[in-house]
Order: sequence, then structure tokens, then C-alpha cells
Amino acid sequence: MRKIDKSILAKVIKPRDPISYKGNYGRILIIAGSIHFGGAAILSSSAAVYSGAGLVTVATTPEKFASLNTRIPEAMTIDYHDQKETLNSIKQSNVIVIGPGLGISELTQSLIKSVIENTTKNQTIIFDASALTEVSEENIDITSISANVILTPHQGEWQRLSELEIPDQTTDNNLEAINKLAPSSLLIVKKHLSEIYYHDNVSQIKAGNAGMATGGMGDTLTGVIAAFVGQFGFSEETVAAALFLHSYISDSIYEKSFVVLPEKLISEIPLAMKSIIIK
Ligand SMILES: NC(=O)C1=CN([C@@H]2O[C@H](COP(=O)(O)OP(=O)(O)OC[C@H]3O[C@@H](n4cnc5c(N)ncnc54)[C@H](OP(=O)(O)O)[C@@H]3O)[C@@H](O)[C@H]2O)[C@@H](O)CC1
Ligand SMILES: Nc1ncnc2c1ncn2[C@@H]1O[C@H](COP(=O)(O)OP(=O)(O)O)[C@@H](O)[C@H]1O
Ligand SMILES: [Mg+2]
Repeated sequence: MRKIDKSILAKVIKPRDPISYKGNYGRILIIAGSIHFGGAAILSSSAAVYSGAGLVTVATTPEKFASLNTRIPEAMTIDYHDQKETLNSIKQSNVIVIGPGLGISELTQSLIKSVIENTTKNQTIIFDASALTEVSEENIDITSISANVILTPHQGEWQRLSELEIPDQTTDNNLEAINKLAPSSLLIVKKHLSEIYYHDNVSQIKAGNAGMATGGMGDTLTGVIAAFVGQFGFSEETVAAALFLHSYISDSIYEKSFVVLPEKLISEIPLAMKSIIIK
């Protein structure tokens, strides 16, 4: 199993071209949040903005517009009940995150299907949280999606998708399961020392800590990954760098803090990214 260490960051995070504009750094759509899970949309979109995404739009329920605009004014909001507007945003985005805080509902299922049917090979979809749960519970076919696909289950979500009990989630079993479920996708199994499975490659990050075991930490990761793909393009290296940075910053917080709050992690992303290119 290949180990991912800090060197991945300098490979991916590059200085910006002075002659550039926000369109160069990715149009991200985050389909997230619901009446009981507003924070997931805030954390995912905040992480995307703070990780350098050019433009971030959140498709969510209108009850959450005010809190979103207050917490992350850089992000725009659309109503995911409005099919036309949501479809338009899906087609215009480079990266689409679907799932954090969405909840289990017919709406979630229809949003998943709309994203699958209306994306092309030049786009990337990140399935997380409720979207992963719906994929497993509704047997939604994700084997041949035109877009790049990234799945980010924790071990419980992966158990639902792979039908592998957590103790049986060995690298061989995980590889077999992902090659059956979605062969060309990139799988992250989130755990202590999270693993990446992509085209038969298996790698593991050498960072992360138990202070990260708090609600919202995975929602946050989706935003970091989305922003990295939006800026640096879809590749195993780009995703590995996002995954590593998320834990790397958490480790530095954990040196002095009993828990790693997602908002604290997010606030430290811009300086951490800058420190990689000024070394
Ligand atoms: N502020 C917000 O808006 C937040 C919104 N959130 C949103 O909540 C939605 C549900 O996401 P979720 O992960 O909380 O619940 P779910 O998918 O039902 O899985 C839990 C089940 O799996 C099991 N389990 C086994 N291993 C596990 C593991 N390693 N990690 C976790 N669970 C593990 C676990 O076992 P148990 O704990 O019961 O022993 C339990 O039975 C989703 O949309 C998410 O975005 C959250 O992000 C929080 C902050
Ligand atoms: N003990 C741990 N050691 C390292 N990383 C952890 C630990 N516990 C949780 N994490 C990380 O925290 C995140 C939790 O993701 P997830 O359960 O989806 O959170 P949420 O859905 O509440 O946002 C994952 O990235 C996981 O790797
Ligand atoms: Mg999660």
C-alpha cells in the first residue's frame, strides 16, 4: 500500500498565475443541506471557498439561505426544489458535491439521478453522506457515469455500499467491492489513516487523529476535495493532496486542542496552502 505524506502537497499546490480570474479556479456546485442538517452545507461550501475554489454555489432548501449567506457570503445559493435552476447549475459546474446533510428522501434520489444524467467526462461528481446512503438503499447504478466519480464514505457508509462488515473491509475486499460497484471511480474509505482506491492502486495517508471524530469533519472534506479538483484538475494526486491537507491541518490543531472543530480546520486552510508554496 502506497503511503501519502506531506510531499504530496508541494506536488499539487502551485503558485497562481498573476494573470488569472475566478473562472480559472473552478465552478463548484454543492447540493447539500436540509431542514435538520444546515451545518453540512455551510461546512462543505466554506471548506470549498477557503481551499481556493473560484466560484461556489450551494443548492439547498431556501430555509437555509439566510444562515448560509451569513456564514459564508462568498457562496451563492439556489433552491434545489427548482429543477430548471438546479439543472442549469449542474451543467455549468466543473465539480459537483452531492450528499452532505441532504437527508434520505425522494428529492435526494431525484437530485442524484439528475446529476448522473446531466454530467459529462469533463466534470467531477463527489458522492458523500446521504447520497451514498441513497445509492446503496435505492440501488442507484453508478457503474458507468460519464463524469469522474469520487466516493467518500466513512466505514459505516462503505459497509452499506460494499456489504462488507467493518472488520472485513480489508484492502483486497475493498478493491474487489469498488471494482464491482463503480470500477472507474476513486474511492476514499474515511477512517483512522484513510485509504484511497483508484484503478487498482491503494494508498493510505500518514496523517489524521481522533480529534477529527466530530460531526461535520467529512462534510468539510468534500469541500476541500471539490476546490482542489476545481483548481488543479481531477487526478489521484489532486485528491490525495486534498485528503492529506485535511488531516495535516487537523494534526497541527490536535497538538494543542482536545477536539478538532471543522470550522477551525477550515479557517487554517488558506495559510497552510500558502506555506506550501513559500517554502
Ligand atoms: N451539522 C450537520 O449538518 C451534520 C450533518 N451530518 C449529516 O448527517 C447525515 C448522516 O450522516 P452520519 O454519518 O451522521 O450518519 P449515517 O450515514 O446514518 O451513518 C451512521 C451510522 O453508521 C454507523 N457507523 C459505523 N461506522 C461509522 C463511522 N466510522 N462513522 C460514522 N458512522 C459509522 C453508525 O453506527 P453507530 O454510531 O450507531 O454505532 C450509525 O449507525 C449525512 O447527510 C451527513 O452529512 C453529519 O455529517 C453530522 C453533522
Ligand atoms: N480516529 C480518527 N482518526 C483519524 N481520522 C478520523 C478519526 N475519526 C474520524 N476521522 C476523520 O473524520 C472524518 C469523519 O467523516 P464523517 O464521518 O463523514 O463526518 P461527518 O459526516 O460527520 O461530516 C473522516 O475524514 C475521517 O477520516
Ligand atoms: Mg459524513
